[in-house]
Amino acid sequence: MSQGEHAAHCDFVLIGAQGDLARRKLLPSLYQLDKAGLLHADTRIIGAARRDYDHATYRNVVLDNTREFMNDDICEETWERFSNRLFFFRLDVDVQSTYDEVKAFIGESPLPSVFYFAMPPATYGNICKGLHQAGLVDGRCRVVLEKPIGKDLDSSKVINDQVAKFFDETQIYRIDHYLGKDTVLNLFALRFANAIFTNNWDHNSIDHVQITVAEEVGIEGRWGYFDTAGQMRDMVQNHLLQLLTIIAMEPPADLNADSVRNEKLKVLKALRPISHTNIDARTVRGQYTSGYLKGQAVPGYLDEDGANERSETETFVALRVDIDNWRWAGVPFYLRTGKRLPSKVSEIVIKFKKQPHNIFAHAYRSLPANKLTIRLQPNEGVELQFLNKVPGLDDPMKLQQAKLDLSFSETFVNERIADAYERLLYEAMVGNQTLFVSRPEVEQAWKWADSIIEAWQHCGVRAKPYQAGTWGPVSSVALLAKDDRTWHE
Ligand SMILES: NC(=O)C1=CN([C@@H]2O[C@H](COP(=O)(O)OP(=O)(O)OC[C@H]3O[C@@H](n4cnc5c(N)ncnc54)[C@H](OP(=O)(O)O)[C@@H]3O)[C@@H](O)[C@H]2O)C=CC1
Ligand SMILES: O=C1O[C@H](COP(=O)(O)O)[C@@H](O)[C@H](O)[C@H]1O
Repeated sequence: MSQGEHAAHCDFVLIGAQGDLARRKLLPSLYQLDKAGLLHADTRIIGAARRDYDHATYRNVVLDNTREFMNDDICEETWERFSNRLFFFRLDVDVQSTYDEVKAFIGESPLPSVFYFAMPPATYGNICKGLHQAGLVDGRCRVVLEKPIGKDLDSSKVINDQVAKFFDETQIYRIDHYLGKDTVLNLFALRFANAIFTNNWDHNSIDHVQITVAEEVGIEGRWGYFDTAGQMRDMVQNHLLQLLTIIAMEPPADLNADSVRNEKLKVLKALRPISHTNIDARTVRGQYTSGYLKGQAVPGYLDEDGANERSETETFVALRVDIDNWRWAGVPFYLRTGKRLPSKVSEIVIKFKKQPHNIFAHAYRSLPANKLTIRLQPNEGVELQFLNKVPGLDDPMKLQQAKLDLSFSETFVNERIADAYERLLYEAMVGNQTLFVSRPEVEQAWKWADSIIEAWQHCGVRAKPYQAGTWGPVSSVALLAKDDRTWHE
């Protein structure tokens, strides 16, 4: 594969090079970028962690990782090229002398450095200071920060301030990996490249919106982290709110980072607060108990490895969210996300309004409304449900629900759906911030989420049990039923 003008040209320093994220996602994604010809010949990948590997050992370790975590055979030619880019340095983020070795290697490189912090956010401040003291920070370099940035507004400000001491906001790339999913990027295309949707995307046409991010997995050995977070901080504050902003934002003037992020921020600012006055009517919290997934018995949250049997952390959240602006007046957004639900499925359902008058009333008491289902994962695609006349002479106006179903795998047969991290690593390497979350967005999202968490505590709202393998507590059904609506199944 030739390396064209779009190939990323930088020194990429992966701090936390042997962590779970680096091994499962980042290194296989870098390999795929190389395979796609998107890494410049001079681009180097420098792993840093608390190990005593030499470069050759690291290359072998990465080869094993890539084999294990990539759904693709290793291409010899790509591997040859990719492995020659790989270097390794022992780095303890708390020991200054270890940064100096990275500096000695990078030297006065003509390329910008991109530092990816695949590390616990509590270490970010020290890393920035260490990089600065080693002389590794200049106006061209960038830092990529993993989520979660803090556990509430105050702690996120502390972390953001620590990073801002050494880096300008234009150098900071905050990851929300949902923004790198092809199907999430397609939301921009769907909304802003198609007049049929652009012109019917508001309270005049839309009855309500549902956003579901259901996971089959449980805690997967991450109980220590997850129990301090819960599904609200782990998924809603970031991924679900980001999806909501893209669905609800005004058309940006262009695709530049400022234009897109400012429009998303306006949506976050317009979210109606949920507080102790409306917490019961607007939210559902759940925690899974033991159950069955695909016929296999699975333990409850409190029986997972490392669990504290008294934990009240939620593993399921459902919300009714209102956006107080002109476009969305009276249009609720229902959000739900949970672990140990029956299947892994992320989708957005746009339920349109019913027809104002029914000319088929002689045969149909009411006409079902149109429904647009955007399947983010799996079985990626877009489906529009509508009413059609059944062909034939029997009945002059026999109607039937039909659908236009665009399956991406069937339509774009020769295209591979890239992992979200491939897209985001590439964008960080070429210096485009559009798909990264700005500081004001992170803080506004925390402000809104904090108010819910605080109200749960203030009002003693406990997580309701739900059996693993079901769609969450029954009160999640009631959340919509009281508005005379149902979840799309
Ligand atoms: N794993 C995932 O799927 C996801 C992770 N994230 C985020 O990514 C980040 C990394 O997560 P994950 O990979 O799971 O975490 P891990 O705990 O698996 O890895 C973290 C890495 O940090 C290193 N580390 C910790 N302290 C130090 C130190 N003082 N000096 C040098 N290295 C240190 C560890 O190095 P060592 O090997 O030497 O101990 C380890 O390699 C976190 O912010 C997490 O929230 C976000 C979304 C998903
Ligand atoms: O950030 C996170 O996301 C994953 C879900 O990501 P997906 O791409 O598989 O949908 C979630 O399992 C994890 O708890 C959370 O930290």
